[in-house]
Amino acid sequence: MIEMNLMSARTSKETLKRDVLDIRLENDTDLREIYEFGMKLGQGSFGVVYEATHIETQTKWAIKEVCRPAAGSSKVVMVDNEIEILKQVNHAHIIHLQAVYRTATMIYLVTELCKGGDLRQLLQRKKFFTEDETRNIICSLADAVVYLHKRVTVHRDLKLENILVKNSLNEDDSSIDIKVTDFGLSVKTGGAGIENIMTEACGTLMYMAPEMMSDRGYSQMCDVWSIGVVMYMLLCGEPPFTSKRKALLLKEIMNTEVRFPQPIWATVSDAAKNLLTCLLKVDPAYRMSANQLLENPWITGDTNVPAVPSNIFEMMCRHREEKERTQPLAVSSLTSSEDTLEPFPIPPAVSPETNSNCSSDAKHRPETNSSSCASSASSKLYHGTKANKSGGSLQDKRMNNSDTPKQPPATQSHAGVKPSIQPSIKQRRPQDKKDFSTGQKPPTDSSFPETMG
Ligand SMILES: Nc1ncnc2c1ncn2[C@@H]1O[C@H](COP(=O)(O)OP(=O)(O)OP(=O)(O)O)[C@@H](O)[C@H]1O
Repeated sequence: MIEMNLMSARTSKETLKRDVLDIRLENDTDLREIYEFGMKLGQGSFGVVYEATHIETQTKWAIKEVCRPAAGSSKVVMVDNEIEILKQVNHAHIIHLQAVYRTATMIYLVTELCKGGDLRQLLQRKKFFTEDETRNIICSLADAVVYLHKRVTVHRDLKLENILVKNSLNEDDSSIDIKVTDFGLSVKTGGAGIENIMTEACGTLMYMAPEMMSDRGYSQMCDVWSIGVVMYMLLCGEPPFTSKRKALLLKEIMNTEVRFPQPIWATVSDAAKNLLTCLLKVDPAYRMSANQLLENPWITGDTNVPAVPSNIFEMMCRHREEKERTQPLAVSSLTSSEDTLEPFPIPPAVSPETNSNCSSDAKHRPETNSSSCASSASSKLYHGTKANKSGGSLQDKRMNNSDTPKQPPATQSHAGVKPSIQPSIKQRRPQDKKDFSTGQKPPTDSSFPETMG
């Protein structure tokens, strides 16, 4: 008879929302008395995943079979990590862990079955996704990531292969129900502030945020970068950074502002491209947060918010920069108390792609001086490591990269997105104080120049 020992699936009530069976079995054949194993669904570096039917209830599941690693190995840490994190989460777009079974030699993770495979396979079949399909996926993904970040959990390996599709799709079905999976590299950070900074470079190179490769360390903003890469790939079928050699790819990711060279981008709305620019900001201090992504007009469908980056906020920033260039520091706008402060710190060099439009949560933003366009001083928070893992790319469907991007048509694109209506500056609602290109609120009121004069 099956010997079952309920292990410590329950820890503290604060961290654990649900009970997950964690059961020790005598041997592997005992599991076959509980589940009937079916077809192989896939294989990862950790083990094989099978479809399986729970014999008693006749419900279908996916079972990941992992050879029990030697105690203390990095693999055991990753498997335990994945199990612990999955036990703590309960979200519509995060894979549901039903049970864990352990024998002396194996660990079995029973998760909900996703019949549609993963997004990489789906993208290979479809070549690209429409804007509506992409919006649906990115909205769900952002929702899952916001949920994780609120629980101080960083996924660190978001990529097409780790986003499963719940059901097999009809060709014309735009509602793709996704489930984020593979939490082996995920980590729970210590809370707000400096404890949130991680230094271990991990993940898949093509999706890896530039700060993960630098020697400065990184925060949960690395997940937002990966969402940007996923979104880019869904819309055009190719990665945003395409260098074939690892060293060149690293350089490209760390130094290049995202571009939209393929002809297909001419059919994609400015709002989507502008959003991608905000997600793929090299400097995490200026990158949009997952929360801000959820509020972005491209996601919410708020077509009253202009999509093009030439907005009043940017104009004000440019004006401010111009003013700072042409005027000495002791300008009349400084108050008497400011006059007594130390001179302005010389900001570190700003990468050309950096602007203020996509700035993330205040805790990621450097201490600012009076200009909202001041460059980031975030590097003082960071200290870190080198990248150690690389990934592949969708190589099968290349389009002509040499074409220059065309302007999107003035009428509705094939992607189904209506062009944004751009009210005049006067028509814009000042109470929102949003960055009009992204729909985000500006960093702080004080960082806005009150007048343009
Ligand atoms: N719940 C599921 N439903 C359907 N298919 C699944 C499920 N989980 C995994 N798969 C399939 O099995 C493959 C491998 O799974 P998974 O990525 O979890 O394994 P892994 O060993 O952790 O992989 P990696 O090498 O990326 O760490 C997936 O790409 C997917 O095709």
